[in-house]
Amino acid sequence: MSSPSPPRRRLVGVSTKMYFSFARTKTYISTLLKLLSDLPPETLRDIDIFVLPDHISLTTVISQLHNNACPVVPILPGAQDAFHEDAGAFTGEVSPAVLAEVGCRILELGHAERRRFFGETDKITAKKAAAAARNGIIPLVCVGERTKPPVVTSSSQKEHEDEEETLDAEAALPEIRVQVEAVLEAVDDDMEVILAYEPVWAIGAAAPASASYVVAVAQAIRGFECVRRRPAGSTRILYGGSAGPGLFEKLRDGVDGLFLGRFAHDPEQFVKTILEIATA
Ligand SMILES: O=C[C@H](O)COP(=O)(O)O
Repeated sequence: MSSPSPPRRRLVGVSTKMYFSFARTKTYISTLLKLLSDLPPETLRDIDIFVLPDHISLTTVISQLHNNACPVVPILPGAQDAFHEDAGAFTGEVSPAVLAEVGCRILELGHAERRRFFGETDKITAKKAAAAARNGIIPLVCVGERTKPPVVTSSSQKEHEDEEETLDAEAALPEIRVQVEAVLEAVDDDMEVILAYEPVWAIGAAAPASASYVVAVAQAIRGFECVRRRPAGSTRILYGGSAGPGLFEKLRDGVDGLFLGRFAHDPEQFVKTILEIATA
């Protein structure tokens, strides 16, 4: 009889995208550290927290985290993008090797905004994920369908009908499967990968995608052969797209945590969300 898989650690983080000034990022991090250090020490024992500031602010954020007087709050610093080569004549690009050198632990890749504004493809994203992994940085790869799927009323999802609309998860899976397979082919199975499921139509929206839909898609991603063959605990799945306080409890059957944007801009709201995930 095989022993049960160890539980995956919960995970929650924020990308500040390009919203904050340098000064605001510094204030944000010090406020966050203060709020977290006021919590009972055991509260954050079983959760990983990450922050992804802009590239210019990253080393300052890393110093703030290292100099934090309260070591009870280990926050992983990360970057929002990097190039797929480590060094060379690539003017203006950011080296994943340099990111690793300064203490970057997580590298976000393939965000919908990178795909949309900078033409990044699955192939480019996969090469960047491989570059992160070979430099010892955890790739956090954003995947998600561009178009909102049609509303359905399948019997398996009927219990949610009175709460929120039920979307056809099956319709989104082919697009997501291609994105996930491209990345996991490029990264060794024994390297940790974080998949952030972010339906593109739910990013920057007023509200997240419906909970039953997110859980169905996340469970389907976990069932992909390229995910199942990886060692237990090495592939965590987050939900992102207008995520904030009050959401994780509804998604906990599908995801390991949340990836926040705007609704973490207020550090108190971010800490509220962290606590919900840590204690759910
Ligand atoms: O990186 C975070 C996601 O794109 C979500 O952003 P949002 O919560 O502002 O929609």
